[in-house]
Amino acid sequence: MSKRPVVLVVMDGVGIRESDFGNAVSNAYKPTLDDLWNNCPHTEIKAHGVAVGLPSDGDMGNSEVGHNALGCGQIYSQGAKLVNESIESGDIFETDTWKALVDKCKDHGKMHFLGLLSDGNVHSHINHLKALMKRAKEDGVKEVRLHALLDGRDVPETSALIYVEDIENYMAELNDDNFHACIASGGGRMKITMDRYEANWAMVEEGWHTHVLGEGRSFASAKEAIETYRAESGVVDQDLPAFVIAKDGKPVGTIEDGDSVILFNFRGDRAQEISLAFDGDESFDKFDRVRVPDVMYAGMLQYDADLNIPHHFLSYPPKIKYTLSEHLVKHGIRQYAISETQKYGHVTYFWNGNRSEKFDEKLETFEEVKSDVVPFEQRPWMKSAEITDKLIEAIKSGEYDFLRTNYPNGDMVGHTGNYEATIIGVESVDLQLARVKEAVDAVNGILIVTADHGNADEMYEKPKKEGAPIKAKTSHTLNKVPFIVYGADVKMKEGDFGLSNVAAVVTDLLDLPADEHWNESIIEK
Ligand SMILES: O=C(O)[C@H](O)COP(=O)(O)O
Ligand SMILES: [Mn+2]
Ligand SMILES: [Mn+2]
Repeated sequence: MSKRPVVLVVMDGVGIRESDFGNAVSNAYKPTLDDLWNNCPHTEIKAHGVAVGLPSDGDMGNSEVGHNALGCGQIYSQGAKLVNESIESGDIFETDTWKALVDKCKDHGKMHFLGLLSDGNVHSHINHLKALMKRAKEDGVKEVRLHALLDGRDVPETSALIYVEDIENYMAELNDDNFHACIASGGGRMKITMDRYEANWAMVEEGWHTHVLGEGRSFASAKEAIETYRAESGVVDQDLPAFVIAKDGKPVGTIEDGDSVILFNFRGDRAQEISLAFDGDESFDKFDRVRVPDVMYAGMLQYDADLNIPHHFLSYPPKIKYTLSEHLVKHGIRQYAISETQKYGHVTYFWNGNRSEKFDEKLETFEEVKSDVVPFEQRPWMKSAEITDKLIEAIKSGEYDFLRTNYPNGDMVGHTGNYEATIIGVESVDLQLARVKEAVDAVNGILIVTADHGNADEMYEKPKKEGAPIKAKTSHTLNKVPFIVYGADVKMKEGDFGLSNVAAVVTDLLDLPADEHWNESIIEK
């Protein structure tokens, strides 16, 4: 076995784009990354579309599918695609879960749909919601309520009204004497309900008060709420405050005993906490739920199979097998994974095929640096220095053969749409890369630098017509990402590679055989 430790750095959201216009990667001062790129074996690899198991090449990459591909060396059909297929074939409606959801609420209750209202296809898709609503009506459900989380993060930053109008028109077409669907509550996805990795449970608590208890500022319509908040605060969709729709002073859709609730998001990270709140018994202690209705709750997907979250779900996630971590464990490789809260689950849960548990307690160490709860454009360096302190300690300890980390800055700051701050985010990562490189040198190790998808590389939306005002772009990109190997005399193969070709590079560099199920390595030694 190799005595040389391998360190893999994921620069979240740092893609490669030729144009410098609004490119917070090319315009950042990043001497270390430039030096690595110019002087080490490198290539560009695919991080979006079918190369990561998404329905089409029009789908941008994201952290879930990107880390899944990196961590398992294969391409699996992902949630977005599996749910499409199961709706198209009708299989989803043949499940016991769907039947139980309908039975629970059909006669005296309501069916509630909670989730991200957009066509971003990262956490959800509005077409899935429409299909479920339509079928609910066909199966005899009479009352439907939508709790709409506003996006602006996987889609243009002020596009909420497009989706609200679309779904309201759709519901109006369905509504008749025996069926009634309408929006009951909502709010910006970064304000309520969709927290991840326990960074800020208060968001979920506010979501509970909004959707379940119907408490909060009320409006006559979602449109009125959105327009009022925009005029008052100027914030973009993802940050819009919570709203409750009320008629004659009464919320139109609190969640009550005898109702059914479907979380129509298919991606797990931001779906777990609210699922725990619905599924949890009396021992649930993350916040005071005040009232816990007797509902049938189900997720669009099973979000964590190990932890059984949620208890009921409509589709199975891809069964990701033969992961790099499991393979390395079999070979006795000691592994270390670190990031800050916002991306901690990316290098553990997503990396290991949406599994939170370790394969081997002794061989694997997971470390989390607590993220600040602040708007990240105010602290674009985030916890990059603290992550690096710990990573360097781990590298130098000699206790690990394979170490991995994720620096969130290019992505988390990129999502704010703030170009200047994102440049600082990318520069912060570069500063830390220099420190990691030095530590790798000190132990005669090997460094791999890559990314999971683009974001910071494109900070402005393409103007619709010439001379139109420039708008911030908050979402990911379709661009390729860098792949660099430092400290090893290797050659990059010619070919069309993607994130699923990286696992085999890691085993190559550790002088281990690759798993036979993986896609081929990018390097020749
Ligand atoms: O959840 C988010 O923050 C965005 O929808 C996607 O970003 P990520 O895939 O980089 O986490
Ligand atoms: Mn990411
Ligand atoms: Mn992102």
